[in-house]
Amino acid sequence: MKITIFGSGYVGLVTGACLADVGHVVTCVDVDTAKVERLRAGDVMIYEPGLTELVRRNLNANRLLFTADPAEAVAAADIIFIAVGTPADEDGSADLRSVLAVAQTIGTHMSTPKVVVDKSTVPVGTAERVRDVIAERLTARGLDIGFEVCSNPEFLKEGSAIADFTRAARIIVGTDSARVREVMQRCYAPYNRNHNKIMFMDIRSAELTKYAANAMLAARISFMNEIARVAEHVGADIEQVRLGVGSDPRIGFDFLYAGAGYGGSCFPKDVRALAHTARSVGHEPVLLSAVEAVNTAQKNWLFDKLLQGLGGNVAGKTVAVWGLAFKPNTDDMREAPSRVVVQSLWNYGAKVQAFDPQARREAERIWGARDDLKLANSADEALVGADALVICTEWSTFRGADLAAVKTLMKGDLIVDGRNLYDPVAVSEAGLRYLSVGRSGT
Ligand SMILES: NC(=O)C1=CN([C@@H]2O[C@H](COP(=O)(O)OP(=O)(O)OC[C@H]3O[C@@H](n4cnc5c(N)ncnc54)[C@H](O)[C@@H]3O)[C@@H](O)[C@H]2O)C=CC1
Ligand SMILES: O=C(O)[C@H]1O[C@H](OP(=O)(O)OP(=O)(O)OC[C@H]2O[C@@H](n3ccc(=O)[nH]c3=O)[C@H](O)[C@@H]2O)[C@H](O)[C@@H](O)[C@@H]1O
Repeated sequence: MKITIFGSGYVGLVTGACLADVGHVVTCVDVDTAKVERLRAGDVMIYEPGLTELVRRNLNANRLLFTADPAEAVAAADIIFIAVGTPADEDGSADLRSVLAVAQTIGTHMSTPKVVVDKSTVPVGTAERVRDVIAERLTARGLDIGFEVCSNPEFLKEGSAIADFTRAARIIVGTDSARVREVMQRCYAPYNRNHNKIMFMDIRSAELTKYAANAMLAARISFMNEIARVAEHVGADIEQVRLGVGSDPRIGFDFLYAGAGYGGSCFPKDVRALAHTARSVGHEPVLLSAVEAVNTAQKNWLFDKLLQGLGGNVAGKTVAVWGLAFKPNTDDMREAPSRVVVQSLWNYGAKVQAFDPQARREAERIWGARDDLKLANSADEALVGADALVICTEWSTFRGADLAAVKTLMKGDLIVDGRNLYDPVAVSEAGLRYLSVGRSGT
């Protein structure tokens, strides 16, 4: 099939490369001309395991094309995916400007029937708005072309995006059209062979499912972060509690890790956008508000622990930060807990020596050059002369750290661990003080 995808970010690029890899001819359209040029040369700017190889393989096979010119890409396509960003607007609602701009573009260039697919995470009712915008453009051009809009939300995670896409637990398609069902079946057929993963439902339910899934996962994390606070005060260990709770098959082990709070480009904005939707229909989203409040408090908690561990004053101190990305295996720092910690350290007059295996370039882009920031080339280099170490991301390289060497490199003796990477006894045996999450002894 001929597929066009608007937006070559995490979702658009992964979707495009994976669909090309199973034989579709995919054209990716992006407004960022520099990005298009680099992608044409096989240069994938984001760090996503396996993506560069996948993109290059399909570029070489002429099944994956990149362009900034939408006219031909729209004209040639059977299916047009919209996979542009939907960031949070000031009031927490999803900013749909890019999605509706793509709808305008599609309406401007469409001359034969198409299936338009909303893959961006969008509030309930957006498919109807996209349909209206396209229809208005067609009417203005004096055309009456049959086209349909469906919802196909994406559930991939950064860091394991290709595996999540190719081995998705489910593929949700919101539509009320038999033709769309048939087209989407053909589109996903190569990924739907072993058992039927496609779940058809009405459009509004599909749109809401995406937000409900993200909010449910965020709620589990905030719940465990809240229990971690209680654990600290009552002399319990959140890691033991996690195992005990998760072993109930009705609960399961996934997304039960207490830590530094959830970050990334999706959970924070999607919880806010769903709360906004609830308010817009007159329902006060009590639970969603609590999920966000606990998360904000958790991100600040890491700095509070550090302040407490350093005797209430960090001014003039040097703090090593391990991990800047919002989670391992990505260079993405959007809403990362590290950003709250680092900003607080600067606000209170400390210097930061940070190391992240992948996010250095992103950190340079966000923070620029500053006297109170050193971006180290290794985990060890970040430690040299530091009064304390704060761990914000659970990169596997940090798990195996030689704690005795950590002690030697640092000037101080404090580790504040936002990801519970170490056995408190081992840290203490290395002569270090240890503050971690939800473990009363630390
Ligand atoms: N990042 C993730 O892991 C996931 C994201 N999502 C959702 O997918 C959507 C896209 O997210 P990301 O890929 O992370 O965004 P992103 O910000 O990485 O990429 C969006 C791309 O769209 C391009 N763009 C903006 N306006 C355009 C236009 N009018 N025409 C063509 N291209 C345009 C931008 O230049 C950018 O390259 C969002 O709604 C997000 O919530 C859903 C599941 C997972
Ligand atoms: O809509 C989206 O964009 C995506 O959002 C999340 O994916 P992602 O943000 O890439 O990353 P996650 O692995 O879900 O982690 C999100 C945050 O939660 C934190 N987290 C995760 C799990 C856990 O047990 N505890 C915890 O604190 C992570 O450290 C990270 O900061 C969802 O997992 C995807 O299914 C969804 O498609």
